[in-house]
Amino acid sequence: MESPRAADRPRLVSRSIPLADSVPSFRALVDEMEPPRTVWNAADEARVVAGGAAATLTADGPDRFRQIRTAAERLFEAGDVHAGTEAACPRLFGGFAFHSDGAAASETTDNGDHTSPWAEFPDARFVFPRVQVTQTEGGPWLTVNAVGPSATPAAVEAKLDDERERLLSRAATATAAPRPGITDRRRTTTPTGWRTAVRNAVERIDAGTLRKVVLAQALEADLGGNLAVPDILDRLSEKYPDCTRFLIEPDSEPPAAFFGATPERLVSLRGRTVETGALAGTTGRGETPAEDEWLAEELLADEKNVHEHELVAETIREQLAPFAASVSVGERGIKRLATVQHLHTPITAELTEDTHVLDVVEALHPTPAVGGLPPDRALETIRETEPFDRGWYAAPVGWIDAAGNGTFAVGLRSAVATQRRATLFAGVGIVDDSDPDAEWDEVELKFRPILDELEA
Ligand SMILES: C=C(O[C@@H]1C=C(C(=O)O)C=C[C@H]1O)C(=O)O
Repeated sequence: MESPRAADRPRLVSRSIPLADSVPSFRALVDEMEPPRTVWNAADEARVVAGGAAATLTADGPDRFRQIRTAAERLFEAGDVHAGTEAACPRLFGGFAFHSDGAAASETTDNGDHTSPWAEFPDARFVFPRVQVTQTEGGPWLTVNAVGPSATPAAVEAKLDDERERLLSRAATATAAPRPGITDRRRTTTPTGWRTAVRNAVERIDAGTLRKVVLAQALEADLGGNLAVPDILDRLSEKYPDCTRFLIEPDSEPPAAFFGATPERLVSLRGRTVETGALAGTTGRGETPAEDEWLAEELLADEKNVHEHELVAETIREQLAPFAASVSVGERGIKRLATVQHLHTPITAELTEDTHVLDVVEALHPTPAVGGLPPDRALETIRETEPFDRGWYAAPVGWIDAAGNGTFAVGLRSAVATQRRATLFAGVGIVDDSDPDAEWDEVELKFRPILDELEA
């Protein structure tokens, strides 16, 4: 017998079945999903391609992490779930805005366009997909979810059969669309404006009020053809296999997308084990393996980059300490990507008690890899300096499950886009001996992953 309280709860039904191995290609799968679509493709996790929203959770303001946590717990409570495999268990996918006090509602661009590219992205938004294909080590799984008064096991099982038919009858591959090409581009920041901004930040650092700040730029690109997100993600997966490739779509008309291939994991929590890391300090790639090695050695020995990096590693250790029985900071090394090399330090922790991943996300965001130190002073500097809204750039994107486990990446090497326009973001850590021109070049390098996929 259901208690009256149980009857008020949203009713959640989730069913999963293994699929034949002959599922459509990744690109065809993403194409096949109804909006809003979700892609989560992290190097060491099952790949998720999902569509539709059986439920959507949104929140605003500084309390956005707790609001989502509460709504998620309520949604998942007493669900009727037959998952068959861990990776197919109900999960919510979404993310948060970088700043806690809402988007800068409007920005003016050259052509008098006043809408922010983030207009459709609230401070927090998570989707419980209607249909999900999860590629596990043991093969692909299909999941159908439903929430609400009409969610019955019979209806969900019928939809599961229909979806299986539909997906398996779909051509195994789809033809790749060409890159859209860029017809016009606008940068938010001129080289002169950038030099002034970096010098002002360095002055604050020299005055002792600030230790580090991450300043970013936005690049708005008008596209010559339609944006084909499935193709872009497919190519990013080939080129950046060690990064987390993601796609988040709000349920908007015209359709919008936030996507990218980020090298930075904010946190992954399983049970009481936290895996995270410090990623800060950047150099380019060489033309030859020997040059790559030389650049890596130089980065590992570079005082400015090591200082910038250590501030991040030390802060993450301190931010985890209140939750943790132990924190272990590994050895500093190099994370080599197709376009850049970063300093990286792996960090793990064992928590003292059961903790929801969003509590850890809230404690860590923003790390000084994307914000700065001290955090308040850095955020103030970012707001005073950057002439655009960060939106979800450099903020947590990821998933949570019913047990409070989850993984969040930092939404870097990313863009927010509609069919014919993309806005890219890239930032750099400024410390006391930062040189504006070298930092400008580093911003250029960090635009590359997405820019390469847009330019014809
Ligand atoms: C801010 C970005 O990257 C971050 C800043 C880095 C740096 O300053 O060296 C390196 C990796 C990221 O933590 C970005 O990609 O936009």
